[in-house]
Amino acid sequence: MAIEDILMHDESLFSNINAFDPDYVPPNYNYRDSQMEGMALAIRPAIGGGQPSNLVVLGSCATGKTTAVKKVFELVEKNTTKVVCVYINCQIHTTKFGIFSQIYKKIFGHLPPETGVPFTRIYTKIMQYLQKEKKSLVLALDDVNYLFQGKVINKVFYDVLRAYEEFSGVKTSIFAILSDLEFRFAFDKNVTTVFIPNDVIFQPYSLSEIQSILTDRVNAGFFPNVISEEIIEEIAMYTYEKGDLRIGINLLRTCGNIAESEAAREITKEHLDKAIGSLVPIDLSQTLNSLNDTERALLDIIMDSEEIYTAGNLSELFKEEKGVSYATFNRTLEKLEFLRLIDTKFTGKGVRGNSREIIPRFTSNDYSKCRK
Ligand SMILES: Nc1ncnc2c1ncn2[C@@H]1O[C@H](COP(=O)(O)OP(=O)(O)OP(=O)(O)O)[C@@H](O)[C@H]1O
Repeated sequence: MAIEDILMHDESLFSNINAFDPDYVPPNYNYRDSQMEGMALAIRPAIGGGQPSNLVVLGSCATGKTTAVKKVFELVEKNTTKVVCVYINCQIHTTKFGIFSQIYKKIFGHLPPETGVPFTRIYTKIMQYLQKEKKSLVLALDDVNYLFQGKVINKVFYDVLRAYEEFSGVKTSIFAILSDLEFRFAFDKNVTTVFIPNDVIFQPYSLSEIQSILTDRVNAGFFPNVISEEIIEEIAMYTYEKGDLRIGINLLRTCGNIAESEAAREITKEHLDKAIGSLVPIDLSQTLNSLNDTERALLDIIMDSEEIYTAGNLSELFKEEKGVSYATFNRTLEKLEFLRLIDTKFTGKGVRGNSREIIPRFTSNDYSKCRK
């Protein structure tokens, strides 16, 4: 097909390609009623001027935590003006200032100036507003483990949950969202005792739930008869095995794109096989995009080698190539480990037996796909 034909080809298989976007909010949102009820119960007291509860929202990736919180917040705001609900993605907003700036924006409609305004002024303005208007604050912190570094989490939790000490009558609560049980243990160690939560658990979806969610998505995104039930079933099986609903949604879109590029009217098994072959781990590509140049350079060295480095060897090599200090190397390595891109394993060898081996947590094949 000529390039122009590709660009202008308007016989699409998609009735709504946005139905496969990460931020698409499905109108049919099933299987999460009890979790959403749990959240509503935590917020309800605030509507009558009482104290909202704190929650830990726990469930593995793509179990619908973010969507559920956003849906509940939307419903709350539709029904009352007494509760200010703020959702924050802690992968993006990692500092106390950044987080309170987002709360400020939600209340006043614009961000505070980035420079020249001390934190306390922003904090005071927020809390005085809540006090004067007799409104409560419910703050959802998604992927809150990103605040473990530098103990940011403690400062934020303290400032939010102890606000009533300085601003009497102000009622606040936090929904802490976590996607890994491991983080839950770290969380308990990291967070001050001011936070006493109830738990809301998002269990993984069953195979039939996945199949029904994907079928809904097909109906929302494709024209009728573009994809057969058998292919949806196969995608559901694959998704279930991988344990990540996002993979299924992504596969649907990719299959559609491949079929369209071949001017097919229907998605076939061959299209699905191709789509599976082209999959890159979603989390991996997102994480890689967030790295700075130094972090990426270090990861390149680790991935480009057949051998497994020790931390000592790697630091020498990195110093030679990039001219960075040992402290920078160490910090960079720690960051890669924190992001779960690498594991470091003590070998029992070396000086005082504390030499470490650096082991990537994904294959070089996946890495090269994401690097493109
Ligand atoms: N019950 C459901 N019905 C329809 N779509 C769903 C459902 N649960 C999740 N999804 C879809 O799966 C994707 C992931 O959902 P969401 O972001 O809410 O999960 P999450 O648990 O917050 O994930 P993570 O922990 O990785 O941030 C979204 O595209 C969402 O629309």
